[in-house]
Amino acid sequence: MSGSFRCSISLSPLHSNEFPRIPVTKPRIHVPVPKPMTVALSKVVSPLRVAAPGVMIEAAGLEVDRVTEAELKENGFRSTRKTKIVCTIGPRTCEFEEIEALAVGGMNVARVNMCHGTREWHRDVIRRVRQLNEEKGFAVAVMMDTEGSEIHMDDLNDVESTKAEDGQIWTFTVRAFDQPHRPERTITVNYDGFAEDVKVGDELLVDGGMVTFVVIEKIGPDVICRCTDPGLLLPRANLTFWRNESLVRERNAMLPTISSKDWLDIDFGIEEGVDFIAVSFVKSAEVIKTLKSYIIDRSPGSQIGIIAKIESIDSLKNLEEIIQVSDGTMVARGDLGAQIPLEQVPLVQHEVIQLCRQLNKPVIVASQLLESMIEYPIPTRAEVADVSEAVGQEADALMLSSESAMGQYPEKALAVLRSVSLRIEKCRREEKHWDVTDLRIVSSSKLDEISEEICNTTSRMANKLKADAIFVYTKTGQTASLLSRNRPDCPIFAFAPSTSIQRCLNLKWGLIPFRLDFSDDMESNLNRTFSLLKARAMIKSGDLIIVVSDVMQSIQAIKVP
Ligand SMILES: Nc1ncnc2c1ncn2[C@@H]1O[C@H](COP(=O)(O)OP(=O)(O)OP(=O)(O)O)[C@@H](O)[C@H]1O
Ligand SMILES: CC(=O)C(=O)O
Ligand SMILES: [K+]
Ligand SMILES: [Mg+2]
Repeated sequence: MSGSFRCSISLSPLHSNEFPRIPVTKPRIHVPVPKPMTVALSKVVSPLRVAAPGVMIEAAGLEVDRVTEAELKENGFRSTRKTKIVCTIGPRTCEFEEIEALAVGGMNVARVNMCHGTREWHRDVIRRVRQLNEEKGFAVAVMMDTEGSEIHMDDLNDVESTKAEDGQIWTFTVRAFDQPHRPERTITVNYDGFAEDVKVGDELLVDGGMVTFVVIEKIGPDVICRCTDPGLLLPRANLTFWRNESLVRERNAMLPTISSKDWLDIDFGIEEGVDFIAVSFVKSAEVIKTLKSYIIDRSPGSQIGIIAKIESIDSLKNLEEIIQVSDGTMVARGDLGAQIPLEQVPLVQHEVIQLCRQLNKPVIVASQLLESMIEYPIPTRAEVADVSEAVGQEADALMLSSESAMGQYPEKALAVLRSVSLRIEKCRREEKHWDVTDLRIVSSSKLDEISEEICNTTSRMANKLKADAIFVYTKTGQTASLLSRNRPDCPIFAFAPSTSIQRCLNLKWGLIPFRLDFSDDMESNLNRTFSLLKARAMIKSGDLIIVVSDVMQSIQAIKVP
């Protein structure tokens, strides 16, 4: 940078020599500074703490996920992974050391699926993640995924799976059995109206066609079926039924999105302080609004993010409103592929990713990304191509399901997501010719719109100047999120005052969330951040940083002295 950019901001005496500030574009846009922070950020600065030999996790109130920190140092700013990774925790990965291995491998969010396991099991997992964060310096967020009330089979009691052979006769029933007395080839279905909704001649698809039956007779609560496409029946597998090649949406379409069991699970999630609740089989925006008010009632000030899972045919009719009111979206391709023709799933994925980007909501691409790695140590070429596609579409996050929950190679699967992300992101940076003007304005007030424009300009500037990082000081995470939406080439260091916002930001593309108490005085915030980051060797002299904040509507470009 040329010396002609030298700025005239006076620095605190302590730091004036240490940090000669260079180029500043401040304030390009003069607007009344929004209300100063009223929250007293006077939390006692925690002393330096060492968790494990040589692992410094917290220095003078600055906290960052230690794996992200290591990745930054190892790969350099630019080549740090931007795409986030969600891992489903299951029987294969529920012990402390197994969760730790995933965190070390780069898991940003741990997902627990309330379809499976007991609340005690989930409680243990959630607490282990928290313990890991506290003791070992990770910032892994927790996502609880609801069961939803779509139709599914029971948990097959104590068997892991059962095979249905071609031509075999099976009974699907709404009767409940005491374990030892369940007749052979009988499956209990969770939905009471099932036997009334189906008709003789309907096709019954298990998990979107992994096994198919045809209904041959109905006897009271029992639906007698013949297997037409044999395969393995897995516990709690989803059931859909089809008539004249269309999905049957009868009274089953009226089932509530959030069942009474889900409400209990949600209470449990709130109590355990999960960071996200993913709502299965969302049909409309209403249910998300209801859940949000419920959470505010139950836990005022809660930061829980609501993720709408796009996995039903009904959600597609109300896509934009659903995304608009949610805090994020998941393209849940597993169940989605059971409700719409498979060839439409990639189109929906593309549409949802685009829409989320426009509406400034994070989006997760889920299910079967590396399905073959449940059994094999390497993925198929097609799976790598699928992951590449999702990364190339700049989804915020990728999700592992069975691969991490019950597969044989969870850490290897995670490593594949990591390396494919890095490779494709590099490729995108080299070829990208985008402009932020392609993005819609999402702000509802003029003041917010100015912030939004500042974020757009910041990202453009960071790319043009080949900045090493963007720093954003954010109380709510909103400014950080607006920057992430632009998908700039450099990482975005987001400094947030609370651990919960820090964890929520962990789902967003390119954001490196730090927990840091900061004040209204940007000068001192910067000086402090620089010295803290320098002390940890996370930035070095000569790095070009573009700085924005919620506190002050300005952009500064600063070369680290
Ligand atoms: N807590 C758990 N206990 C036992 N098995 C689990 C658990 N979590 C996941 N699994 C197993 O891993 C598989 C994949 O997990 P995942 O949560 O992605 O299930 P899914 O059925 O695809 O998702 P969803 O039910 O949300 O559509 C499950 O089908 C189940 O066999
Ligand atoms: C993740 C999920 O719920 C699905 O793919 O169906
Ligand atoms: K679920
Ligand atoms: Mg699903």
